[in-house]
Amino acid sequence: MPPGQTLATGSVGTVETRYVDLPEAVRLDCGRQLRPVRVAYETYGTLSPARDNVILVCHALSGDAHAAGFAKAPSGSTRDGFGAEDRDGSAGKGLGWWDGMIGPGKAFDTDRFFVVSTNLLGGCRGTTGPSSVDPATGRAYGSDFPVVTVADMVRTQRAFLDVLGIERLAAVAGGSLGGMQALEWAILYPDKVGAVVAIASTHALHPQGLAWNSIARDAIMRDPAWQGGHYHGTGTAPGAGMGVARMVGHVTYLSAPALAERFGRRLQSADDVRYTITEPEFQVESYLRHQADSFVRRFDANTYLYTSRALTYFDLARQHGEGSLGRALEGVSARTLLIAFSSDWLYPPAASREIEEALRALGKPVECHVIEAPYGHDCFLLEEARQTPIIRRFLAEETPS
Ligand SMILES: CC(=O)SCCNC(=O)CCNC(=O)[C@H](O)C(C)(C)COP(=O)(O)OP(=O)(O)OC[C@H]1O[C@@H](n2cnc3c(N)ncnc32)[C@H](O)[C@@H]1OP(=O)(O)O
Ligand SMILES: N[C@@H](CCO)C(=O)O
Repeated sequence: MPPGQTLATGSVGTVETRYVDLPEAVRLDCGRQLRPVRVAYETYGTLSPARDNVILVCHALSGDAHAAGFAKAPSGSTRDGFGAEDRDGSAGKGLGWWDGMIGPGKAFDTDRFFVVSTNLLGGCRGTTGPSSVDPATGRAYGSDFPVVTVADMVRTQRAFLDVLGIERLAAVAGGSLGGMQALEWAILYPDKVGAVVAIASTHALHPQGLAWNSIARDAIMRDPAWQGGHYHGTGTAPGAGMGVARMVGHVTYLSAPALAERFGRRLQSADDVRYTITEPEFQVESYLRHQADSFVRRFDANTYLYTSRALTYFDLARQHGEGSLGRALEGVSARTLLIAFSSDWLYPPAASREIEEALRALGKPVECHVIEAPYGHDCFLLEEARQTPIIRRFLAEETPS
């Protein structure tokens, strides 16, 4: 734990990311198979003797397996090492990205549940992804990595849980892309999931969301340092494009009122305007550059491309329902909890309501809560106190032995 920090009440304490190598190839939607596949994971709490108290937590675009507690820095860890960085990537703080939600007495209560968190397929934090070595060439896959889908991520999680000897999940939960994975679980493995908690998520990203993701990916691919996706080992990486991608992405995770309240039109310098086109003149510009710089230090550009592509392909109606969301959800047997935030225009409450209505029309158990909060999409990371009672009450119905 870093000097000067103490464990918060309800913390899972110091944790370490571990790794599992899957025994078999993962079959992908694109028709290719991936082997070998390594999965990075962390666990919190205690597995019940009946192995029936497992909650799988799935992360969003830029998360990793380190969801809770303080990371135990592996000796000799590098920037690309795993678990040594905190929720925003600043080495040394080491707090998991959903620490406010996972722990004793928290939303995902580790006094009751055994919480498992994995880095998703295609990731850059320990699970096999485009920066992993391609056994066919001995070099990083780069853009030769197969295009993966949310369903591929879920199949990988299923295979990983088989290795751990976990057959059924009491619940699967996540925000944003993590919520997509949770919903996909309920469809792919209906008899293996007791409950779904999908927060700030959707059944299919709307066209404006597709557009912003497209701009972000283009920013990376148009950076000459991207080199067609084969920049690993060249000593350079598309940091400029990644920075722009993150700035674009980060604005979509916020709301106009949140930006107005936090930064207004305030200048970064205490003095008057400096008549510059290159320097961040406004506080909001400086903030975005800071977010870009932190992100470039902690994340792989190709993982951004593949993950963004996966979340844009995600469309439950197209994948499973021949265009009908209701048909796609017909086989779901899990109880479903949907949480959305009033200011989230990227994953708007309307999308959660559509899922709710489709499940309700099918007679499936579902509840949907829209929390009035101003911070936009990232509310699922910030509004822990308001999500906690809803989730705890919902999960109280799961009765592991
Ligand atoms: C989702 C998953 O599954 S995991 C991934 C989750 N993590 C991320 O997305 C990381 C990046 N995102 C963020 O930081 C998100 O805003 C949140 C929601 C996670 C955190 O929000 P907050 O705690 O409100 O952080 P905030 O957005 O205010 O950013 C604070 C940072 O901006 C910096 N900052 C604030 N104002 C300025 C400014 N005018 N100029 C420069 N930097 C600034 C702060 O110094 C701070 O820096 P630090 O993080 O290096 O300490
Ligand atoms: N801030 C989150 C939002 C994506 O949904 C992330 O970077 O993963």
